[in-house]
Amino acid sequence: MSSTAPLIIRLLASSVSVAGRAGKIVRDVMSRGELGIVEKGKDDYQTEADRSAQRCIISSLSSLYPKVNIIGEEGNPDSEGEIPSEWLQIEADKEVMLLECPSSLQGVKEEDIVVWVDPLDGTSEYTQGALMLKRDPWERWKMYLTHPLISIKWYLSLRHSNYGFLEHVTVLIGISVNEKPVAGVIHQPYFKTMVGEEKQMGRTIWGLQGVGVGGYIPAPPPDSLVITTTRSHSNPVVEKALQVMNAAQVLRVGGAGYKVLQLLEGKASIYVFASPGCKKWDTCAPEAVLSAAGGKLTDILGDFYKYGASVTHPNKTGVLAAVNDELHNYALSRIPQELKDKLSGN
Ligand SMILES: Nc1ncnc2c1ncn2[C@@H]1O[C@H](COP(=O)(O)O)[C@@H](OP(=O)(O)O)[C@H]1O
Ligand SMILES: [Mg+2]
Ligand SMILES: [Mg+2]
Ligand SMILES: [Mg+2]
Repeated sequence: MSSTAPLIIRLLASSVSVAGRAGKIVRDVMSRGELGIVEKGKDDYQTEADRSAQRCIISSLSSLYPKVNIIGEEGNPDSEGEIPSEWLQIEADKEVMLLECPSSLQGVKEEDIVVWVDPLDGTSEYTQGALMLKRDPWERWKMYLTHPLISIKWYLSLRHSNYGFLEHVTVLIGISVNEKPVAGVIHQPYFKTMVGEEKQMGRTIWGLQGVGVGGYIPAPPPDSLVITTTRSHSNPVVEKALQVMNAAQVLRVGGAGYKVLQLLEGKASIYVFASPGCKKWDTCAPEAVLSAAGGKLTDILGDFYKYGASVTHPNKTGVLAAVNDELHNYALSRIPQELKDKLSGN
């Protein structure tokens, strides 16, 4: 790796590369079929893929950037000993290494940076996708019996040929400097592309403040108002905030990363989630990528979150994101004061 490139460029290039490696771990755990689901709290689960992908990301980045503060969703993996050597990713992405660093980020030091890692965003969709991949009905039933996330009603309506939910899964690495997300990576391990005759799995989207975005084809927002929101963490307040938007369509999908991808690719124009459920690792990378593409991500009061090392993890006042300022202003103006007061605890 060229040591002459500015730190932010090197760190983003390493993050692009390690996110791809983590995505392979996510697919490998799924292929082995032993998800090792652990319940962390209500509607809050962790699998072997979340744990292993986080260890890969944090060990790799901290070996290269020892003074950068790295905070991951799944706690501190150092306590779990050495990682397999093939998980250590020290190569940086060659194309990102060629980017020109904006002057405002040239002097950034390791001590100024906090990296927020969500090793697997959309864990609900990942585990439900696992069930769909089981083609043998007896195997599927056995997995269902040990599966804490799925109701019998949902199970009976299952179309096991549907691969869909796995596309919602992303690996998120957000880079913040002086509390602000300035660069981010959204890797999608189950995105399929054909390279000639060959199927290729996974793609990596990146964004850098003052430079732009890469890894996907940007598209303008849909003509009518399409909102994207949670499919697995709704409640009456979340629904109220959707009703007031007067949308032509509401898409219910998993993961903060995937919802922001829908904004970037012109499938939706606003992301609304009036709930304290998302955490800093869910929004740091998506906010960085979206803002580098000209969009905006705030809480439902219209205030930006801060991403310094000492902030509390929950995004208590929800998420409101849009492809541009105009749509963000529109969404903000529709949220009733009563709902804003409810989330901010007034
Ligand atoms: N009520 C809640 N409890 C726990 N986590 C929640 C939550 N609401 C949202 N989240 C987290 O926010 C992310 C996006 O949620 P959603 O898919 O519902 O939009 C998910 O990240 P993870 O899958 O990384 O845990 C999810 O766990
Ligand atoms: Mg989680
Ligand atoms: Mg998440
Ligand atoms: Mg996660």
